[in-house]
Amino acid sequence: MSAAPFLQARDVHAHYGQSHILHGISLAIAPGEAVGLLGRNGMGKTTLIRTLIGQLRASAGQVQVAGRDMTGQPPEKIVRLGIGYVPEGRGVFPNLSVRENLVMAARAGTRGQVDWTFERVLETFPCLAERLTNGGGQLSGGEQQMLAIGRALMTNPDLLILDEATEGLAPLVVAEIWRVISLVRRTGIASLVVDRDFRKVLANTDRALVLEKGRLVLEGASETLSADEAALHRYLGV
Ligand SMILES: Nc1ncnc2c1ncn2[C@@H]1O[C@H](COP(=O)(O)OP(=O)(O)OP(=O)(O)O)[C@@H](O)[C@H]1O
Repeated sequence: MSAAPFLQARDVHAHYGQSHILHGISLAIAPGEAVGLLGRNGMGKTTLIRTLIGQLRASAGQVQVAGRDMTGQPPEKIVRLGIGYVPEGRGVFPNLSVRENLVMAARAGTRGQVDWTFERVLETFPCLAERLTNGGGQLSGGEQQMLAIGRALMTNPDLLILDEATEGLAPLVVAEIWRVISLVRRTGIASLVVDRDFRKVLANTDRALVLEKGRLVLEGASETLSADEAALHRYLGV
């Protein structure tokens, strides 16, 4: 990897109470790199993301963002360094309108970039433009997901983290979300993508990491992994 990583984890461990969930994870995401995070249910993908952004305190190890040691820092400080996070189960304000949800998220990126404006988000998600005055809670599941991604883009992130962004959505909406993931990738924003549809993840990322029981068991170019039927079968059960 040539560029200094935007995000780096070194030997990260995490616990929920007495349960030891992450067992020494090391990873790096370069600026602009699209990375897939794969693994069967319960293997620790969400826990890893929560630990990277400080929602869960690492019990050991180090997390660096934009060259700074952010281990033990609160999530709001970590995401301010340029991370747009779309959690599993979305994360929109149900009592605020679509417009308010988007506008309140707006800020320039860490390098002063304002590539993602309100107008551009509406161009990207035309369905939101038709619902500006609706409350976030009145939207369909797919629209809420688009709003959540739109909110993350309004922060002009250097890294976009999507945890199960397509879960439970109708096929047309799922296709729409993958279209946006692919578009965001082409704009040079780095991404960390978790999704059940590992074929789509591999098709839309440069590199993928596979978690098993809180350990990284496989890592490689997404293209190479997608042809490795034996590994896919072993780690993803397909
Ligand atoms: N809040 C919590 N308290 C206790 N244990 C938890 C908590 N959240 C998750 N776990 C446990 O931690 C392990 C990893 O869960 P995690 O949600 O990170 O997995 P995942 O790979 O994201 O899977 P999924 O796709 O099912 O969300 C699982 O055994 C899960 O039961």
